[in-house]
Amino acid sequence: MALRVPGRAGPPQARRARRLLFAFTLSLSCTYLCYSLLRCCDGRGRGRLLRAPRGPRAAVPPAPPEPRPCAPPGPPPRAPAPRPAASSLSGSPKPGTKRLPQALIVGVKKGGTRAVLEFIRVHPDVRALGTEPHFFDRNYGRGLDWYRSLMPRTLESQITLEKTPSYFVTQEAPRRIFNMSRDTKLIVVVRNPVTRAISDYTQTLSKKPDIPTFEGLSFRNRTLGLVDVSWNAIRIGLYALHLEGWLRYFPRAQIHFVSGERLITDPAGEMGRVQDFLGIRRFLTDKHFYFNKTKGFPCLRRTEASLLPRCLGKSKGRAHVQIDPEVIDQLREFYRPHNIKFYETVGQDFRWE
Ligand SMILES: Nc1ncnc2c1ncn2[C@@H]1O[C@H](COP(=O)(O)OS(=O)(=O)O)[C@@H](OP(=O)(O)O)[C@H]1O
Repeated sequence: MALRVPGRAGPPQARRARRLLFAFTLSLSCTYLCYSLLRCCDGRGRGRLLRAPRGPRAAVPPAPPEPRPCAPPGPPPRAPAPRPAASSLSGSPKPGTKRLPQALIVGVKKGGTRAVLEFIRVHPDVRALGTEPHFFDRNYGRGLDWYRSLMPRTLESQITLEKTPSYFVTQEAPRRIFNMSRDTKLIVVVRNPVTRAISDYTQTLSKKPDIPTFEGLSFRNRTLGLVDVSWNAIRIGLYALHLEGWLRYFPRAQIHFVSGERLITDPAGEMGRVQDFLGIRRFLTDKHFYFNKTKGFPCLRRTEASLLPRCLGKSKGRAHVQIDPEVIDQLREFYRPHNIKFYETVGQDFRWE
């Protein structure tokens, strides 16, 4: 026996009439909904849909007034999310964000800092500023926002890096860098201080040919063996002294020392240690380097398969001014105790004697 559910069924005419009424109500609701939507998105939205894009160079017409918001009354909308990146000329957003550097090559002048920067920036996880911003010595007054604005855009996984070799001998630099971030990783490329001084002098001489001789500038009294430590070319080489200032702010493990000498004889080995220090995979290998016998320095293959290795410019690896060997010996003697102290502090023998 079949049971009838009250109200759910009836004579066939009544059921048809109910279906018709339902269909009519439904179509009426849809029509109203479409009408509301069209009104709501009138103006800019409709214009954008109808007008075909004219390409990147087309002049953009002034935007018509904003349409009335469609949202029902309620709590105010949340602030828009920060813009991911500025738009490029083509209108597509550039990937990444400008960030303050997480790592810095802080010195030393003429140590081989350009080589380290150019080598490490081949790594896909590193983006580096090509020029020296001199923020922590000359431009500190411009503020961190200015400094950040100079940086290349990086993805979350990439490290931002810059190099300014004068930071290592700038008294305020350790404190200023610490105040930016106590986690900043510091790289110092060091080189035999006597060769470094001659390299420094050679560079100055190429710009100012009238300066006194290297010997004349190095000593206050050569016969007495009194070295002039107020001359910058000599002073920069007192590595142990400058390092003291850095160790007041940063633990030893947060400073990595690159041997300027090994950087020339074994660039892949030195760069391997730099990559380990930065906590990035060993992407740069010996396949990235080609020793150019004419230049006397390793040159870089941007990709392992690249047939055209690129050498650094003419100002890197230039012939040094001839210096009296006796002067060189005197300077070696002068630096010896300083070097030994430096080796002890760093826990590494750079074999400059
Ligand atoms: N691969 C390669 N090619 C060329 N030059 C190399 C390389 N690796 C290290 N070097 C040494 O780098 C020295 C210049 O050091 P910096 O780049 O620190 O100089 S600077 O402070 O930025 O002016 C530069 O010093 P000089 O030889 O006195 O010119 C080089 O000895």
